[in-house]
Amino acid sequence: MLNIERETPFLIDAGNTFVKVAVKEEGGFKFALKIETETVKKGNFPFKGKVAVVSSVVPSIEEVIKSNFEKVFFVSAHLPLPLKLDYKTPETLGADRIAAACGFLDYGSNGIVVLAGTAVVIDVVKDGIFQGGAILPGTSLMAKVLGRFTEQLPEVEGFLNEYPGKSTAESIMSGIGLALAGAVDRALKIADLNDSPVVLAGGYAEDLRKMLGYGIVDEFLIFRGLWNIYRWNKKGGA
Ligand SMILES: Nc1ncnc2c1ncn2[C@@H]1O[C@H](COP(=O)(O)OP(=O)(O)OP(=O)(O)O)[C@@H](O)[C@H]1O
Ligand SMILES: CC(C)(CO)[C@@H](O)C(=O)NCCC(=O)O
Repeated sequence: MLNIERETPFLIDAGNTFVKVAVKEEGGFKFALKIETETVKKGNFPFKGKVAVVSSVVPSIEEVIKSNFEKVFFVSAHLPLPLKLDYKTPETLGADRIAAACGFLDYGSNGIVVLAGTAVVIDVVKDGIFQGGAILPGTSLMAKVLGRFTEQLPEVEGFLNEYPGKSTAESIMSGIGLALAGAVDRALKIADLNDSPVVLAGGYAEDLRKMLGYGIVDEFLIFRGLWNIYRWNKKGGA
């Protein structure tokens, strides 16, 4: 159980590319810091505070974060959570997926959560229960792999909502776009959640939403979840 009644915590989303810090204020959430994960790996984390609630998918930087706060609570399947996890290996489930699903509860009990980051995650919440989902390479991972493991393909940046691509670069960017948007469309269909909210977060959530033509972008989704988890524990899992 979190024992953090005394102070409002800092909320930290430690991802594979960026570490982001936010705080909850009366008007909503506010970003306090965004720093490259590689920088934190070298021991630099220019932020100190009393209490932090952390979603980390980068175990190698957890000690650095820990050393900057008096108390740090890492989200995992072992914490009391406002939603149940229907996952065969909860101990290996990404803390960002847990936090995002807990944030999704502000939108309802059924729907799809998309995290568009280093890796892309497309998760399902049904009847307020985390059901699992899909993990795909993100835009730059797809581009890197194609560029590095072929002789003729360049390493592109970004993705395109266009098909067919009319050049090599366009064809790759089109492929990445089709892969991501197509995966979300298909996940929605298979999960039979066509009328439920699709909430997107992560570095290119807005571009992906434009491509899909539907969905809600919530750049604070993971922080919303961290806050919901904090409150849940503060009041004893009620
Ligand atoms: N507009 C964009 N178009 C395409 N790719 C992008 C865009 N913005 C960021 N990216 C890619 O997204 C990734 C970073 O995603 P994000 O900003 O969500 O970081 P993160 O929080 O560290 O992600 P994660 O938590 O998944 O590790 C990088 O691989 C970057 O190249
Ligand atoms: C899939 C990522 C990389 C997305 O950030 C993260 O959630 C993670 O490291 N997950 C661990 C594997 C799992 O969630 O089952």
